[in-house]
Amino acid sequence: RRCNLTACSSKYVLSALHPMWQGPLVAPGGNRQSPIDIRVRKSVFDPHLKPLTPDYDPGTCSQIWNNGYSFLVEYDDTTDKSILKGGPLEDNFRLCQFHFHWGESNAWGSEHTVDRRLFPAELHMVHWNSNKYSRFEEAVMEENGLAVIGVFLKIGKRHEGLQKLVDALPAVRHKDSVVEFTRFDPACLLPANIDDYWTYAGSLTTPPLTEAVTWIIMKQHIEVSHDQLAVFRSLLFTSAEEEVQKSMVNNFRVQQPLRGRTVRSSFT
Ligand SMILES: CCCCCOc1ccc(S(N)(=O)=O)cc1
Ligand SMILES: [Zn+2]
Repeated sequence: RRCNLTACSSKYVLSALHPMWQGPLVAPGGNRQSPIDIRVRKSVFDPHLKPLTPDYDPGTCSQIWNNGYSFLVEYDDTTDKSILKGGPLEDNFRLCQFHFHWGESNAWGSEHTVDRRLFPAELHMVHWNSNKYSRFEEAVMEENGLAVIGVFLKIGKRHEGLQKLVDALPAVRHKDSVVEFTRFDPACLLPANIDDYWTYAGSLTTPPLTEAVTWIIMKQHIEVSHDQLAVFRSLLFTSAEEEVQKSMVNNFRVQQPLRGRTVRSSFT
């Protein structure tokens, strides 16, 4: 899959393999890439980590967009109406979008793993530092620019809150399609317990792969039904014009070296 030039700056040498670019990657420094395998027994309990305090306003939800990589539920981030504070974060971070990564089968699909355990999918809630920067595009290039909450998905009972999103997906089947999507509370996708998490310094898992992310990975997963996840797989990487349609599956990056980083835990 050719990545478009805007996303793949020359700094990052990518070997583009269909459908997901994998392979060797040369990133300047490149010593804090994501995702990683979280070795539970190697994580270090940090008693100074505060509880996470997300405060989201469903009224800031605006649209769903198929960007040819995942589907993004986008939020109006022109004010501090939907924010994330606390946890490992010193500043105020604004929610700008959430998206998922998933596999073609329920056996794999997540980007992070826990002691090598794969999950069928992973939710990423993307926030940018509104104390230090004025826009997401600026924060994406800065060391302390982004905070992403990761939540693992398991196959089980139907997730009632997710269904509104699942019902909207056929409208964004093709790459570059957008549909209005309002009044969705992203907090409904968080697990019951958000006090137990791992946190580490990492990067975006897709181009531009910038090392700007404070990752906050929830210990507790959420459950979605087999049928709900199957609708994710009905999406396409390809636009309506392309002759050959490719199912949007396996849109995850392979794990990256830890390079001596410490993963902290908020729990013992
Ligand atoms: C300047 C435009 C940058 C667009 C890319 O934004 C991203 C890319 C990856 C992630 S992820 N999978 O690491 O959460 C979050 C946001
Ligand atoms: Zn992601």
